[in-house]
Amino acid sequence: MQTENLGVSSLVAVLYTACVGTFLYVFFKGWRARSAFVKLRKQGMPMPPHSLIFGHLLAIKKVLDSLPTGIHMVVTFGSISRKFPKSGFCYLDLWPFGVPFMIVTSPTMAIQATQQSDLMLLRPEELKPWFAPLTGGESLFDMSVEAWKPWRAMFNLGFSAANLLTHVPGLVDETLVYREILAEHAKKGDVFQLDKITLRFTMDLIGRSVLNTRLNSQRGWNPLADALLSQISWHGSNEEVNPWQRWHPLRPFVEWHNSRQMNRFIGDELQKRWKLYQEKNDEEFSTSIMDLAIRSFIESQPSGSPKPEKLDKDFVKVATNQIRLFLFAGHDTTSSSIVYCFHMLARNPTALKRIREEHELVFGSDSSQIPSKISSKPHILNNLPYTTAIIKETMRLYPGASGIRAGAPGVDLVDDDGNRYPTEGTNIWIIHHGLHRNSKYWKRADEFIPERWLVGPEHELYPVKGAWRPFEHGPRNCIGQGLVMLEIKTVLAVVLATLDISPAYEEWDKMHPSKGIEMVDNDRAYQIEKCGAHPAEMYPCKVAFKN
Ligand code: HEM
Repeated sequence: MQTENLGVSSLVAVLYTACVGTFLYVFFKGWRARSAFVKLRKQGMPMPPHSLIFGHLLAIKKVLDSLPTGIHMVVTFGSISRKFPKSGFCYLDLWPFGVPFMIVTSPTMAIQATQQSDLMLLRPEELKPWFAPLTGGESLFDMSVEAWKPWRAMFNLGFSAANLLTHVPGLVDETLVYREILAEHAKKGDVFQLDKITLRFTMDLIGRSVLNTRLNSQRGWNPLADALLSQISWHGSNEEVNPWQRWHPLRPFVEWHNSRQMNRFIGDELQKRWKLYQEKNDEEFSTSIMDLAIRSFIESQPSGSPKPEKLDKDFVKVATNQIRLFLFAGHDTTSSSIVYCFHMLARNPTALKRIREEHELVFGSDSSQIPSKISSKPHILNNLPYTTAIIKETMRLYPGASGIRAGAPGVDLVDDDGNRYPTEGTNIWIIHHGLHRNSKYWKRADEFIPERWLVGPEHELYPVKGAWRPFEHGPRNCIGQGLVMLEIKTVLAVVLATLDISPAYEEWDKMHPSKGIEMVDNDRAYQIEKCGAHPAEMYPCKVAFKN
């Protein structure tokens, strides 16, 4: 009996000590986080009103209350930062939901962080758990600088302008399937979510470039594409602040299953290509990401050593992570960029007319020849200045991603007036949405004006250097940007040749009535959280055959 009592009281003592310990730990962390901001505030650093208990959470809530539910964080944070036009950034205290942030919406500071300072290669450690379910482990996006360098150098070869042109015939094949699916909707005359079908299309596009294979996910189930899409739907960008999404009991099992499915598919493809290489010779190799990875494995073997019997297990693991990263990064933002191009053209009939005139001028009056002309002479895509201007202006207003760097001791960012701001202990989030709509650097910032990309430096609309950065700049910029431009130009030329796409939010909202705010900057297609930034409701639309 006495021993039993002793057992219970020691358990109570352990629990008590654990509770007090946890409380003290949390209190200490919170106190440290808040006092760092109190110090910054006393120094007059730019930030919204700060609360000792809530940090900046109340200031964020106030902005969120003025925006629709589900709005993307970049819109919320960008609009907070733009309230500090003099510095072009502000500090945000997000504890306990995140580390301190410097929210940058000025090109001056973005250039320093990504192109000029010691920070330019540094991505925050916090990205690792965010990317892990998508990539399966360390990849180009979040690996250490030493590990990143050789992989990036090797993949850069695959993304050279000349190599990318070799992918174009494959892109045209996939675009024709996409156009067929859109034409089926035109025949039905129904309202459907364009972004949903475009995500499967861009998955097939990136499958061609990464794996040199047809995933056919536009027309049916594909183990790799569907596992990745499911992984993304369980992931969500705001999981860090949404406990239900983060701690859902089923989530670990679904993620484990999806991961296994993706790894098995990629592993089989790697082995197939490896076998082919062994049987034939390296002329069999394409310029796909996967073949480049296998080549790098071969070249990494010590010279004179016998040909390896099989692919090394550690190599397969990292190569699989890299391929998963390319599939994710290569389809998500490309889809929303394509959809927003169609949105901008539907809202700007003059631009639509002008882009079609350019296509006629370059490809000739028989629009049925456009796909074969692009396939046979891919470099023709380099002769489309107005189409390029449409894409750039769309990406200015609706950038799909943003840039992020880790701050470091002794590294300051300097604003336009020469004031210095410490980065130590913060993550620097360069919000492209806010930067691209910052009226200090852009004339008529909220208007869609493709012509700004066609005027000379003497013109008031001529863009300020470094103010357009949807792919970021510097050594860790987006490796896929050249591919994206080729893809979107192809899509616009092929689809606009026969079809008109227009938003159908009115019909959609009648079918799915909801309460609350539904417009941002006079636009129903505002950007929402879906891993990347996607159009609200996945862009309900209608398609019609062109007259
Ligand atoms: C519209 C489409 C796209 C947008 C807006 C976009 C944007 C970005 C941005 C903003 C970054 C971060 C750069 C930085 O922090 O400095 C990035 C990185 C990256 N992107 Fe893209 N991207 C797009 C498409 C693609 C495609 C098609 C691929 C693959 C083929 C790709 C692969 C990557 C990779 C691998 C990185 C990490 C690069 C590194 O750290 O070395 N992206 N992208």
